[in-house]
Amino acid sequence: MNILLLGYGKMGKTIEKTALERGHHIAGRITIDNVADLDQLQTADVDVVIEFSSPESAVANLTYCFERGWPVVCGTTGWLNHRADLEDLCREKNGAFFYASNYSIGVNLFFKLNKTLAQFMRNYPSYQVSMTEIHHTEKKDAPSGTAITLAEGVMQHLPAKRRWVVNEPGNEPLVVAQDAIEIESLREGVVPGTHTVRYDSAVDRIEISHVAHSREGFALGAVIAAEWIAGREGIFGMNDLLNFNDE
Ligand SMILES: NC(=O)c1ccc[n+]([C@@H]2O[C@H](COP(=O)([O-])OP(=O)(O)OC[C@H]3O[C@@H](n4cnc5c(N)ncnc54)[C@H](O)[C@@H]3O)[C@@H](O)[C@H]2O)c1
Ligand SMILES: O=C(O)C1=N[C@H](C(=O)O)CCC1
Repeated sequence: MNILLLGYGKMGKTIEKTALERGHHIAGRITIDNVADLDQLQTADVDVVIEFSSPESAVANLTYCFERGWPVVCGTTGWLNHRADLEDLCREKNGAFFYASNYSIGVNLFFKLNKTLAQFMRNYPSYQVSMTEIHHTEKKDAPSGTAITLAEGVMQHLPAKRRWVVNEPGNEPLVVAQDAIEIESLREGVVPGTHTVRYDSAVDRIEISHVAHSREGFALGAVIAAEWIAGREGIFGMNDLLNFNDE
């Protein structure tokens, strides 16, 4: 397949390596410095776009791709307040859009485990749920998209929790209301991504964690999603790719 890398930073470069290993061709590498090159590409030169850029640029990038009729696999986080409008545009253009806050297969298994644990904890209100996410110091958004997906998974199964609150790097501890899930965001060194969900009671703690050792798991999932979306029309996510139900 001819893959256009829209965003060619830490993730774009890791995705390129995985895509080449799997026999794909790179149709272009777009950074903030050569966005104008997009207009030079012929529509037919691109089979699928893999978009990992920045929270500020994702909406314009996705809009551009839908207008060009290019299927898009997007991993950029921190723009989801515009998600409904972009999905409407994709449908209007009969396009194809795949989004995941985290493309790692392991994290998607962890999402399932998180929901199962929340189902168990529903009858044990003496346990207070909270989360910590740790990422490298270059990360622009907090909390991570993955932590938001985890919080949504908890809220789906613990009706007492209706929202999440973020404690951003460097802040004092928060006083967290009973209906809220605290997400502590830490930024340290070059950490690719660590997520922990914990349930604390007065006497003990239950904790589950996912630790990414590198970006390769995210990249592999994104390339597999690009292979999967080819020839499809509609809005998709990892549950479709992995044949997971949404429970
Ligand atoms: N979903 C996942 O599995 C997953 C995994 C890792 C990272 N991410 C997300 O992917 C995004 C990128 O992460 P990264 O670590 O590669 O960041 P990075 O800062 O290393 O790279 C960002 C790239 O986007 C480019 N860019 C910025 N503005 C642009 C624009 N207007 N048009 C085109 N390109 C533009 C930059 O020039 C750079 O090449 C972040 O939002 C991050 O949270 C998602
Ligand atoms: O490095 C990042 O930035 C990551 N972003 C995603 C998120 O916000 O959840 C996935 C993990 C790595």
